[in-house]
Amino acid sequence: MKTADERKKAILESMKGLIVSCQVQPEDPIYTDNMVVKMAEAAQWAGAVGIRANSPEQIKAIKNVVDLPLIGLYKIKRGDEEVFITPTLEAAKQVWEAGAEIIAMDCTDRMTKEGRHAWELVEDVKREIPEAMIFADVSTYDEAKKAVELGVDIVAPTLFGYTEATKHFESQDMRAFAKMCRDFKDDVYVMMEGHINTPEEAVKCLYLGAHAVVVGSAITRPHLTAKRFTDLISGYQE
Ligand SMILES: CC(=O)N[C@H](C=O)[C@@H](O)[C@H](O)[C@H](O)COP(=O)(O)O
Repeated sequence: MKTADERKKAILESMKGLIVSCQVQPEDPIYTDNMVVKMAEAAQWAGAVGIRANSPEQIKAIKNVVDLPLIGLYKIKRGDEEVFITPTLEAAKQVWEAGAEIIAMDCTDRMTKEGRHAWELVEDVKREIPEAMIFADVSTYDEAKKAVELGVDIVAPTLFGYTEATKHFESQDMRAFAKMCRDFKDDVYVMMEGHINTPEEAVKCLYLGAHAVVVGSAITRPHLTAKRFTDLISGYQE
């Protein structure tokens, strides 16, 4: 019989390679009921080692069909609050109950509606759902360091480019990422997530020390891929 820690380690070790983020919102032009399930099936067909998915409903739908470790999150927009990736303990519980092995949450330094730093939720989740693994979505090296100190299982610069301090960037800071890999890889699984658009960029992240690379838009948001083409082509025509 494996201990809980051995079970966690076995799952994390199996997640070496490509993880596909399969998310769709009602306002997306590709939205249909089972779209995320098809995306996840396609990812599994292609050899992905894990899935990242949003909302209890979509997590359950994918888990019924695809047998891969799942990083779950619950995007909840609360007024003008900046923190929206699994912002509360209740949201984390729902992600866990839906079947995700790993709970992704905002681990930035930003303040939540409750007047706490986003990363303060980590301790609550570890205490209330000790069987779950935690995927810390951060935006800077310092936030990654904090997440490691809090004892998360995975850290990734998912929110680089999405916070006030980093909103001017449209691509990852590979130098900061290399430093994260170097300094934290003995204590945590460092993954890359956000703005990875090509297989070559993904391989570069692995070369720098990433355990896995999570890719979303480039694979599962064809409307955004089409837009990258039309933006550039219309710019050229003008
Ligand atoms: C900032 C935010 O809300 N990120 C979300 C997190 O789950 C997703 O919308 C992204 O698609 C995911 O992080 C993968 O990134 P990219 O789509 O760039 O490959």
